[in-house]
Amino acid sequence: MITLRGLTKRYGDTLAVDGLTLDIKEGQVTGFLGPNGAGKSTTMRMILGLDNPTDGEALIDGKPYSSLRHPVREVGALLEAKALHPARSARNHLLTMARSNGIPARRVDEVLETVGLTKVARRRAGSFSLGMYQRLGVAGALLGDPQVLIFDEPVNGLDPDGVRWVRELVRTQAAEGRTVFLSSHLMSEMQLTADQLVVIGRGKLLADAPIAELLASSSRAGVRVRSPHAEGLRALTEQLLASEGARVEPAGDDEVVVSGWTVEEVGDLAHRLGVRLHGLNAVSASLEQAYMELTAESVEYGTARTVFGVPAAQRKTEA
Ligand SMILES: Nc1ncnc2c1ncn2[C@@H]1O[C@H](COP(=O)(O)OP(=O)(O)OP(=O)(O)O)[C@@H](O)[C@H]1O
Repeated sequence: MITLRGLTKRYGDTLAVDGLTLDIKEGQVTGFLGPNGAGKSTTMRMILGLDNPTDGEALIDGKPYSSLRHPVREVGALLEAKALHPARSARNHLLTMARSNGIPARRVDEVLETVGLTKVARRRAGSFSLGMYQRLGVAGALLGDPQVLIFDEPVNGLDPDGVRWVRELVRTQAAEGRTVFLSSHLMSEMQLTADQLVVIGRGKLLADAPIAELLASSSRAGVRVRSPHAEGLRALTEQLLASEGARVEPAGDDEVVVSGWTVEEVGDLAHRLGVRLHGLNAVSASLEQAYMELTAESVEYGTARTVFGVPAAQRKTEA
């Protein structure tokens, strides 16, 4: 498990990470999302002891990274895939890592096999494509068979096969009981890969919730209403807009999408107003829609209106 308690990082005037408190649990894949510059890499770097927090702490199984006895055997990380010696072969790179961490050489061949690099293991890493670098980075993370895995944009530069391979790999690792924490900008991929989502914006926690809950909350908020009766649809729209919590978006000549009300509530209102309907159904949001909503609110209004799983104490308003 990874534990963040009031984790904060300030670079001069920039508050890169602002009081993050959360647990990233074992046995599941936790996706880490946020707009560019939200503080994801900085958070990961602090967990890995590559940056010191200005305040708060990041713990791996209860200990700061700096006090882990065998870091590579406790936490595996993929941050900058290209951060290795270009003249060295993939195998030698992993062998060097293995030797300095007391890991047997046969484990190197095992992880090369796992990531599909056995055939090119003796080639200079400098000649590798970005996708091969990513695989080598993943091999390095797996080398010590750690319980905690941290991947920053692991599918960057991978072709669709590679993307699916990462998905299956991280799902297997989580199913074996490991803690997997990964960031990605590919929403559709995150929707397929993650169990839990942590979303940050401007360094602050916006959501920490199971992906299913996040999607269900969004889909409950969307009801598509179709009516052949323009006057009636207009009356329904006006009534909804005058009501608490409803938002209405036009979706064509004879259709609107209502957020904030359930199908039953909208259906009952239409019935009371005598509006003939040809369609009334819940629209499920994609992760992309849910994410855009969540982060747009943090950017536009300074504070998230819909906050999933974030304790009230953390819901600070931005200055
Ligand atoms: N070494 C540094 N010195 C100064 N500012 C920094 C440093 N590292 C990060 N920042 C700033 O901290 C903020 C968070 O950056 P970070 O790279 O953690 O975001 P991110 O969510 O990983 O972004 P991206 O999705 O673009 O990778 C940004 O405003 C960034 O400019």
